Amino acid sequence: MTTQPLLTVEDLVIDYGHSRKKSSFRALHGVSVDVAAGECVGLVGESGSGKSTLGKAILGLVPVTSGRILFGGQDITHARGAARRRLASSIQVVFQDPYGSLDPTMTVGDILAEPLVASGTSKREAAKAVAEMIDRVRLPGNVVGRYPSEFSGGQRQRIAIARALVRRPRLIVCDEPVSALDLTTQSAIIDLFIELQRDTGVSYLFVSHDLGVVRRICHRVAVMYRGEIVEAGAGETITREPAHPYSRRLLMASPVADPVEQAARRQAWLGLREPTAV
Ligand SMILES: Nc1ncnc2c1ncn2[C@@H]1O[C@H](COP(=O)(O)OP(=O)(O)OP(=O)(O)O)[C@@H](O)[C@H]1O
Repeated sequence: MTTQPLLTVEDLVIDYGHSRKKSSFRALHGVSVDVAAGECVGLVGESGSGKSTLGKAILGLVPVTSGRILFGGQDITHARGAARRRLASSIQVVFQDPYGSLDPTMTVGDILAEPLVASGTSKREAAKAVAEMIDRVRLPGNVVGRYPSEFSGGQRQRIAIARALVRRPRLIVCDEPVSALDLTTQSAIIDLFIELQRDTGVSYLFVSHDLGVVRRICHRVAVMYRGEIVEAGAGETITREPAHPYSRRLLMASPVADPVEQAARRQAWLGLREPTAV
């Protein structure tokens, strides 16, 4: 891991609606966070805390009111048009909904090859890259000629991850990528994210409302509450011994498989004693 951040978000403010109108709503109140090359940084917080808004701002999907976003040292805060299209090979996204995020009219092979062919790769080279990527996300080779509707949620999320990775990005914004999946499938997809990061060195900004999920995958975690980062630090520390009262509430609300840990958390939640690291 290098010390130079790949992504730097500085004092970011996002208003929805026109800022001069009273009806505008401030979704982010000066958020700062960075992600190093090869690092996974988790963004956790309850619904409405601003996690997706931050992800969308990095992807150029919402206008920035003030603050800066730097990628590889370059200011991309207001990158639009051709400049934004060039960034698509470096910054990709995996969304929560594996059902809505894949074009149902295209075969899996075309879904994966399209961004490569559109950026000038020959069809032959694209087909080779697609086959390699399908193998990497552990799908059988015959998926190329089939349609998204023929696959389960977990398989579709593997296809979405392959589509994000096929252009060899340096950063993937993962917006609740396992929230729609059952626990076993969630676990398998998290394993896949970890393996892909180890093999390719890609960075993740990993949005989740679940501390248990980010504990498994994130090196560092930032906790968001009402449009602000209230606490940030090493994943292990934040997810086991959070300092901010809101982070503690989030930890108590996070389901755990181990009944002993669950009971310890419940006692701590009731104010009987401090949570113990299990
Ligand atoms: N297009 C929009 N116009 C106006 N307000 C919006 C818009 N998108 C989001 N918001 C508001 O901004 C706040 C932050 O929303 P955001 O989706 O970023 O939260 P989140 O933490 O990702 O929530 P969730 O986990 O439910 O996706 C919320 O109060 C939301 O209602």
